[in-house]
Amino acid sequence: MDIEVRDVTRRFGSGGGATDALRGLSLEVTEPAAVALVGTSGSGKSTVLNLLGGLDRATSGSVAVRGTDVTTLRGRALVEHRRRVGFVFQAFHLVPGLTAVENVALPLVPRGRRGDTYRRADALLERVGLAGRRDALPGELSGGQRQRVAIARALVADPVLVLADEPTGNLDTENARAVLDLLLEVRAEAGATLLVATHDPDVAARCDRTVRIADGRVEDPG
Ligand SMILES: Nc1ncnc2c1ncn2[C@@H]1O[C@H](COP(=O)(O)OP(=O)(O)OP(=O)(O)O)[C@@H](O)[C@H]1O
Repeated sequence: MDIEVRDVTRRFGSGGGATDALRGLSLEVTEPAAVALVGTSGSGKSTVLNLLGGLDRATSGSVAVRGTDVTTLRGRALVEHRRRVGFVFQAFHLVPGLTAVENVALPLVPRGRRGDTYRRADALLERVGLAGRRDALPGELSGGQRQRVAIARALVADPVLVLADEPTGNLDTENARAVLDLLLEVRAEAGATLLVATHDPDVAARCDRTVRIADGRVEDPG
């Protein structure tokens, strides 16, 4: 089982001001696939991604990635889990003072030899068509190029899971299509599961499966 989310709730705040972002959400992905999470703004898509990536903790329920219950992880084990997950965000989230290759290598920095790390980062940059821009800073790249760097960074540490939150939201139609093509291709090559939160019906249509979230739960397809 790649992903098994069971009856998860996530409450932000407390008392009268509390918001229940997730209200008993369950989701299974049995084998590596590209899965679109769709639903209106505020339905809970980003919250699901954050829980799976170990960036946030469920209030109740269980969140398992390849058999590991993320909700019980603490300290070093949680850091290790985050390292097995690649993230791609709408706003790219590259480090502005680092070059493209340095940004891609970032998830590998705490381990491995420097030479190996950069060889791997360069190979990924080549894969996303940016070998020639390895020494460019994010500010010198277009939006589509920045998202390609972010995709390379998300894949550099051989993740089992790639989480993408509106990855094409800041791109024009042509760049959005090219970036999505690339994301789907590299996820298939890596044999990782991709979960992509999106408002774009074209993005959802290109995934293997669509999960619709409404009011913090998976909406019954029936
Ligand atoms: N840190 C937080 N503190 C308080 N409320 C939060 C927090 N994060 C999310 N929420 C609330 O939880 C609900 C779900 O938010 P979430 O960001 O998961 O929705 P979403 O489906 O990703 O929305 P969008 O499509 O606009 O990105 C919303 O009502 C939101 O306001």
